[in-house]
Amino acid sequence: MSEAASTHVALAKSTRNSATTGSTKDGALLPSLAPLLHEWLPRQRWFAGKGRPVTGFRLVSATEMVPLDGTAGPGLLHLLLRVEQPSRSVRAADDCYQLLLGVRTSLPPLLAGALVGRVERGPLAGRTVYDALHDPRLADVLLERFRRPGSLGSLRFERTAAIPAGLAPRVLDAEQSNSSLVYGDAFILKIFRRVFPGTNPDLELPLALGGEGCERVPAPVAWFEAPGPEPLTLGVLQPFLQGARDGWQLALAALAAGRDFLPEARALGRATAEVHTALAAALPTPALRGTQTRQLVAGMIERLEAAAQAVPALVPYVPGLRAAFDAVTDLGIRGSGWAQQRVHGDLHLGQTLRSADGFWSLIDFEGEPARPLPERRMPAPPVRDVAGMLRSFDYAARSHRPWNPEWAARCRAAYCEGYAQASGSDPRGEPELLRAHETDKAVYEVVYEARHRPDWLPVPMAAIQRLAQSAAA
Ligand SMILES: Nc1ncnc2c1ncn2[C@@H]1O[C@H](COP(=O)(O)OP(=O)(O)O)[C@@H](O)[C@H]1O
Ligand SMILES: O=P(O)(O)O[C@H]1O[C@H](CO)[C@@H](O[C@H]2O[C@H](CO)[C@@H](O)[C@H](O)[C@H]2O)[C@H](O)[C@H]1O
Repeated sequence: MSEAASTHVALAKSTRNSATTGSTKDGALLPSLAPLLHEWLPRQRWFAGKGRPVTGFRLVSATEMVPLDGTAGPGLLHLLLRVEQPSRSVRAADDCYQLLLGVRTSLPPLLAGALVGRVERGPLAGRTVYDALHDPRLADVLLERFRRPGSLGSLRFERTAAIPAGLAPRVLDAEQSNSSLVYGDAFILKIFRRVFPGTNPDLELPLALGGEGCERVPAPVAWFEAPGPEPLTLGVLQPFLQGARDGWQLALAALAAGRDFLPEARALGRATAEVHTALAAALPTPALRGTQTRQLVAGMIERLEAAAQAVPALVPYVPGLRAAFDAVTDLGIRGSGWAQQRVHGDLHLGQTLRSADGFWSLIDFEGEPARPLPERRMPAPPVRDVAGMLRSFDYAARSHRPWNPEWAARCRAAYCEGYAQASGSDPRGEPELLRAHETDKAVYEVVYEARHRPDWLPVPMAAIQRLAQSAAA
């Protein structure tokens, strides 16, 4: 999306309120909101730039979804905003975030928790701004937009099916990378917070799977985007699986009750294989041969080296871990290659839902949030997802006392059996590729935990020790 007409607001400690004002209405809006956003944004769970100061904002687009002058009740302002921060890498662009802001004269007590702040000057002076998703009236405005698709300002709304009116909205209370609203226990709307140019795989892949008749993934019924040569996917509405429980909770419950999780692991293997089969039918399946194998391995090595810099505890294991990657390069040169296809990209137990009738679904096809979007949309060997789930059984076993490694080993075997039954191909038949992907995933997890949940770091570190030894052996 072009930023030629964007408004820029620089923030510095002493001059936070002395922002440059633009001549347009939009130009005046951002400087008046900037001091509030500067305080509020870094506190949000979904803000990915924690730990780095926010130094400025650039307005990408502003759309008044409900007039802000109060004539139609609470106003609704949609913003796409680039957030300027000192970067970890010279190549990285500033992140673009999606905000939906409610505007009222005063905030009812029920919305107190959604407060962003009171505007001191500019076109909204004296008004209160808050996170609109928490306001049922404004959440209903969003639903109405999906019911009557089309363009509105910089936004375009699409739908594939009729959507009933008046479904009561509630914000999902989950530890999320994005924000979700549940409507009448019938639909769930995921609002992407950090947005990127290019269709989000969390829309692209469920749509493709729906087209193949695969029922393992709730098919999108509506979505909205900022159109352009590379559209920014902003939100997806899909059926809500009422009463479903996620695989992570179910695995922990089984561990706590001293039960195995084998029928579940087998069923999850089958569900994964069905999704892979449908994705391979719907989207390109380029083979992984010589040069591409070298590129795949080079990516793994690059991530390992970056991870070892970020988390020095990894350093002693680097040579052992590299052996797992080198084994893939050797086979790539000598062998006939491997199959590749679009995959989930961040599959773990928390991305699986079991309905009350025992049917397993997979959700959240965004891929690993830390990777650039073009990389997340690239085909990969399907064992990448298998490796993610194998790691997840290990995580579950390790998070329970006493540690029960056999529980995880049995789950891992049952999952691969289920996968083989449904696909005709046992992931354990490609041990080098599987180990390399498991290693790559464990390295990712080390960085993820060091950054987000340092208490959990011993879990992937234990796997790192095991993988480094077995690859070197
Ligand atoms: N179709 C659905 N039906 C029921 N619950 C869902 C559905 N999709 C997502 N959820 C719930 O919402 C949570 C967050 O969804 P997810 O897509 O993983 O969002 P995020 O990318 O923000 O982590 C999931 O853990 C799950 O509990
Ligand atoms: O669900 P997200 O897309 O936000 O995924 C991220 O967070 C996950 C944790 O919530 C993280 O998963 C890791 O911890 C899980 C247990 O909490 C475990 O089941 C996974 O196997 C493990 O990778 C995921 O890596 C991260 O991308």
